[in-house]
Amino acid sequence: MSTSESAAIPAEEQARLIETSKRCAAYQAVQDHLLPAYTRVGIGSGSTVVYVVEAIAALGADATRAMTFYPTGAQSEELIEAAGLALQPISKLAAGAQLDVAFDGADEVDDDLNLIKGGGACLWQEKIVATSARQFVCVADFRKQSPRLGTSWKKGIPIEVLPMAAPRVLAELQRIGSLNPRVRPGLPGKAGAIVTDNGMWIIDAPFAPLLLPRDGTGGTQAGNRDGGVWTVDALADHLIKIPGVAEIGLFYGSNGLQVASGAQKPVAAYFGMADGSVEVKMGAS
Ligand SMILES: O=C(CO)[C@H](O)[C@H](O)COP(=O)(O)O
Repeated sequence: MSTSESAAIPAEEQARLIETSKRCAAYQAVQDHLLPAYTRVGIGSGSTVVYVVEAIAALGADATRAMTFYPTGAQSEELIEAAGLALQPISKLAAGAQLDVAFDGADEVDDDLNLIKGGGACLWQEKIVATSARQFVCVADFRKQSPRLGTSWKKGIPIEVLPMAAPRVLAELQRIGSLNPRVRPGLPGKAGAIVTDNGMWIIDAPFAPLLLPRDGTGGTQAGNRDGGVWTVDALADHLIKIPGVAEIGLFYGSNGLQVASGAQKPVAAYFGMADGSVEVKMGAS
């Protein structure tokens, strides 16, 4: 469904379609990627992951008894516990051990399965859990599909920062071409900035839609200071090195099936569509 088509649908019906599409994507992803033999499962954050946990719980206690679930923050901790599943912090995963699979949502997914994450301010733990998994699977609704990051998600790339460094990080973001980066405010009724599960702040840094490394720049900066545009990889590599930045909400890197920990991109992205179908996009191997 195009943006103009979806704009013609009454808001209530649109909200219902979006919820249905999230649920369909989540159930399909769980059916395809949660094998009965798995014992260690990462659970991400956000409203789509609610349906992932629902789908897992629906398998029944016999199917999940031997499984342990690793959260990406306070919200997913609560989800896991409320579903009666076994909870374990990622700090208890033995050194060198891997999760069998991790499921998480995204704010935007580009054609190469690079992601923007962190709309819910959980990006740091989300990246730790995703990169601890042999397979990271993304679940999302149709609004998240996009050719280039920054096309539909206009709020900016979420960046988790040490509060004392925020002014300097903001200045550097402006220098490298971010369009009005801002510290994310707290929820209504709470004065000051939002504070993450790790005691940090979030800066949202909008950039012009990012190029894919394969767009011909070889993964280098395409001259943003002269009005050019960043590639995903070049921007991510720059952002993560700014002093005071704890983690960035770009999940990026080389393509390929993840057979070892460390890859940030999903092996597959499941998109629930407005017509009730699910589109699956596989990472290139
Ligand atoms: O990155 C995230 C939280 O930090 C979420 O996965 C992302 O914001 C998507 O959330 P939702 O499923 O509610 O659209």
